Amino acid sequence: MLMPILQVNTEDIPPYAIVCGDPKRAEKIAGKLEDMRELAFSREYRTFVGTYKGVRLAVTSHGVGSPGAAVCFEELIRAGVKTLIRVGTAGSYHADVPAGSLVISTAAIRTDGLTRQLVPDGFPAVADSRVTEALLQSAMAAGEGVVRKGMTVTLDVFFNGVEEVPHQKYKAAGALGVEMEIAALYVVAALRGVRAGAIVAMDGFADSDLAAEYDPNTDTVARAVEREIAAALNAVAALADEEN
Ligand SMILES: O=P(O)(O)O[C@H]1O[C@H](CO)[C@@H](O)[C@H]1O
Ligand SMILES: O=c1cc[nH]c(=O)[nH]1
Repeated sequence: MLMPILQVNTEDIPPYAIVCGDPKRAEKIAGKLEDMRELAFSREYRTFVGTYKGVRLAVTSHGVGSPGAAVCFEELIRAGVKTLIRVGTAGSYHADVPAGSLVISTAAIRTDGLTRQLVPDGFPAVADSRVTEALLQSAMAAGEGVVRKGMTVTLDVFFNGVEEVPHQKYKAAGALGVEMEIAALYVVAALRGVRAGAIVAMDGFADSDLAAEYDPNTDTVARAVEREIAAALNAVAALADEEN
């Protein structure tokens, strides 16, 4: 069956998928796979399949923001994906988690609009514990650099308007940083009965003025993205190994 938005066929989609915002990052991840082929590039959704350490997986970009990303997660799940791992970037709240650090998101604070239209207030957005553990183990083995696990915030806003985003409150409540899709991933995965996890590379500090300061295109961030890609691929291999 053809998925109408991703434009991929169900029979081509394996049970594991790595998802990321940027179509170019999807291409970079796919470049690490054997027997790789591109299935479709439809809107912001670019999908590849291939093999890593003997495990078939899909890699799909989901674009920026929860509503569009949820379309991607839903169609991948409808096509047969049972484990999804997001490989993203995020802004940090903590000086000891600077740009270049990796964070594995155990849960997302839901400030987005999308999940409010899917589930009631109070419904948690949590990662699968086994996927989180596999990501943590593989991230620590993926080279030098800070690796942390903890809560992240999912926002809809990137550049500020006139309303203040309460970053200080999220930080005080224990969040490590902020990005824009993990809550959608965890809620959609819970609703559809599949497992999900997420790893993000910190690309700066979130509570500064992003318009003036934000630069995700540094060597430090690029190296962290390489480490998180390795971590996610090895987590997929470890999770598949457990199932055999
Ligand atoms: O690097 P990605 O995966 O796109 O993730 C982060 O980067 C984008 C903002 O620049 C948002 O999608 C945010 O969640
Ligand atoms: O949403 C995001 C992603 C990366 N960095 C940020 O500060 N925010």
